[in-house]
Amino acid sequence: MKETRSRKRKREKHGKPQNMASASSKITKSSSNFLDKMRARLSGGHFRMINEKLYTCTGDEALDYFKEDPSLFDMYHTGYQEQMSHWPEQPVNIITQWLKARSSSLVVADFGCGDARLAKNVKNKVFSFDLVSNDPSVIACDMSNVCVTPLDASSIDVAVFCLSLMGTNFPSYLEEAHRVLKPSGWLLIAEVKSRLDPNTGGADPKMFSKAISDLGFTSTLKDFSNKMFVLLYFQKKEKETSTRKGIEWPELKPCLYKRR
Ligand SMILES: C[S@@+](CC[C@H](N)C(=O)[O-])C[C@H]1O[C@@H](n2cnc3c(N)ncnc32)[C@H](O)[C@@H]1O
Repeated sequence: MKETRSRKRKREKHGKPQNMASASSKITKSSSNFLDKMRARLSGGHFRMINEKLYTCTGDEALDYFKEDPSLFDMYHTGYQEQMSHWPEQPVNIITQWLKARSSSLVVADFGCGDARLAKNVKNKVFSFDLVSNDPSVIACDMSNVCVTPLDASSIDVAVFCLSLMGTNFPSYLEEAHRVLKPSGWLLIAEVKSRLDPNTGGADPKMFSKAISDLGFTSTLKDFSNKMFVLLYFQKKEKETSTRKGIEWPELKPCLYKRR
């Protein structure tokens, strides 16, 4: 119901609120807004802390970290999805499209699968690996540990690393991919652009690509067109050429997210 002018004047003269119910509902709303903001800030802070930890430790340290408190994994992924919602395009969708354009008989290993979105969106057989398994389809392991990743040598057609080369020992993840891939099998890497952009303190993408080639791959695609991530695709060489020892891997800097 609309308030008449004279009533409004009277109310204002006596300094009374329009009605107590709506005033208290405004207070409740603004305090719950405040609490929501505080919660979001807190969980954003937790996300950034866990994210930094994952980029500055080895895979087995990260595994222990989540084993001690598996709830940190959900906290990380809630924050990660929030960050991703600001990206115009998600690399996992591009990789999904790549797979959909090929035979669904290709067997895939998704290293650092997160919520296993890739497996959920293609018909292929996908082995999904991550440090914690919140889904029966996800195998919990440190993907650098060849004894734990339950895949035979030369058994996989496509190995995917979508923003998952996080640990300081990331070369060992790629070595594991090399082991499990069939000759001519595909290695698909999506990585945060700033990590491979020398203009922003990132690694030289040529050096990164060269190290992967030295491991026993041929580069087939380098796509720097997206603002947020780069795509680097390779195929495993038919013949074993790598000695692994002399490979010069560049350092990949952590991708630290800013407070929004
Ligand atoms: C940035 S998220 C990306 C998730 C997913 N690939 C996507 O594109 O949505 C990276 C994932 O890699 C996982 N990860 C990092 N290091 C790992 C390791 N050593 N072994 C297994 N998973 C790892 C993290 O737990 C995290 O879920």
